[in-house]
Amino acid sequence: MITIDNIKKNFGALQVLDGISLSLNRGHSYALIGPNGSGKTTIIKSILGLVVISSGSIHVEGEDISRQWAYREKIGYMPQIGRYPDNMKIGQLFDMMMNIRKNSGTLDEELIETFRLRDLFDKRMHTLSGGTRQKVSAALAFLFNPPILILDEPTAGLDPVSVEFLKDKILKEKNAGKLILITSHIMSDLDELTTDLIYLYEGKLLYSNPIKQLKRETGHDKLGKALSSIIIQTQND
Ligand SMILES: Nc1ncnc2c1ncn2[C@@H]1O[C@H](COP(=O)(O)OP(=O)(O)OP(=O)(O)O)[C@@H](O)[C@H]1O
Repeated sequence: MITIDNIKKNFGALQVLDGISLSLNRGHSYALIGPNGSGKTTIIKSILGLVVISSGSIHVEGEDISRQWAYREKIGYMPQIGRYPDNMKIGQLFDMMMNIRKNSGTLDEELIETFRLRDLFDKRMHTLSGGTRQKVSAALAFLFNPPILILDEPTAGLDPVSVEFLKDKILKEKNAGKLILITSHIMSDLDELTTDLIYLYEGKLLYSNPIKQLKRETGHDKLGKALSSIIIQTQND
């Protein structure tokens, strides 16, 4: 459903992505992991067309995304830090998004309800706490029921109860057959939410396999332990 073929990206002299190829499919949820600066957000932004790749290609549902925009309706994106017009009220933001996306079929307002965002519709974006801003970003990502969800550090900054709500929602959508790509540094969250691991290191793909296979190969039952074991092994190769 998303095919990434040998993509490279450099910012000036800095090679940030160095020949990444991946095939991402529906019904799977992928943990995109790697040290700070390894290129995770750059891959996500390349899929979204927010970063223009230097070479290679990306296809979403068979369509080459270069110079295309319509495909983005198929993707719900929750950014690491959501940036919204400061003076806009939460309610106005949702209205605006619904107006822009008039013909997008059934809305999924479950997170608006679970996070009780309707009670906050009159609050202006610049007055929101970091966690509330995250809830708005999450609710927007799921709102148009997209077949693909890309979530950049989705649980960061959320209170423990909201984290559980969001994790339940992610699992529900995965089980409904959606394609989910998640970056996070919280291994226990990824262990619960994801089926496949993509490990990046300095812009290169070091490991990409089902998590079950990783656990079998390493003999560890926890993702964090299994991952460190594979990293040590790869560094020794
Ligand atoms: N617009 C830009 N201009 C120049 N360099 C950039 C730009 N965007 C990202 N970089 C650099 O690209 C590298 C990869 O950044 P990226 O944000 O993709 O990493 P990441 O794996 O998501 O990191 P983190 O875990 O810290 O979020 C970093 O060295 C970063 O400084």
